[in-house]
Amino acid sequence: MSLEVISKAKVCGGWHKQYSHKSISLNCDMRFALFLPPNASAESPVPVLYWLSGLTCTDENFMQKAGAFKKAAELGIAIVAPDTSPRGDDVADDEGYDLGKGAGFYLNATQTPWASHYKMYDYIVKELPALVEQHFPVTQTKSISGHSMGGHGALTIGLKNQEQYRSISAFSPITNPMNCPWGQKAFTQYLGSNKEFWREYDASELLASAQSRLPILVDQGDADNFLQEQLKPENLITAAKQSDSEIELRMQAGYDHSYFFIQSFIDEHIAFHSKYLKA
Ligand SMILES: N[C@@H](CCC(=O)N[C@@H](CS)C(=O)NCC(=O)O)C(=O)O
Repeated sequence: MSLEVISKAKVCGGWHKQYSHKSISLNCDMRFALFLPPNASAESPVPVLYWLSGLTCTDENFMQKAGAFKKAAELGIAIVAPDTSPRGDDVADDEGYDLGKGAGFYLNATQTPWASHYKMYDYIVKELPALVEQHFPVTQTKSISGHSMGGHGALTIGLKNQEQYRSISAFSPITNPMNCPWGQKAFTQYLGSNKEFWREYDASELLASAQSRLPILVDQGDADNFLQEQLKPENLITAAKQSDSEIELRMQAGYDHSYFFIQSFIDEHIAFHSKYLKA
């Protein structure tokens, strides 16, 4: 599958580049962004951290606001940031910021009008890594992280594909979408009203029913406006206890839901993943 370069800029000795390509799983043109550290070459390919962004985001928010490149360059880790939904004029959308474009929820939709394009789960798990591994000097060793809706994506995709990733981390994740307004709205639309089909995309349900072999790090700001109603990290901790899984939740005093929070702790997340990517 071919890639078209949209932009490129040298940063921290490495390169930030944006690409577009035809996605088979999503049935539309997609964009993603890539950071390649300075040491990446065909002779010494590097491991990859996949970053999944939250509601309303594109491939750009993390790359422009998180300040992740210095640490990733130092530790020799590539970062891939996909878009958050299928895109294009013939892709179904909704007026709300929390459904449709910019709100793909990293699942495979089964319901009309979403099912023809909204297959973000397949895109992130299979198509995108295959494309990245075909075109760039990277190894197949990968970890996954994300924010809010993307934290939900990182946790669910990581937990369901434990052989594919070395470690999982999340900032302010939606931990129990079956029990919060964002998740209930999206799952009803994308998956239908039968809640049995919701469980496989709910991190707390997944973690309660099967032990995680992967290390998991979660950072959550205690001044986050969405904490009580939407994010509910305590539900993830209860689930981890049920399956005897290890998870580190760090409540960070005074931080909100924004990229200022992510920027403050992203170095620690990259160092956390580096330990396992290089083990
Ligand atoms: N109140 C926000 C909710 C969306 C939001 O907070 N999005 C977070 C992820 S859940 C984000 O990363 N926004 C983009 C940014 O800060 O760059 C809105 O209406 O746009």
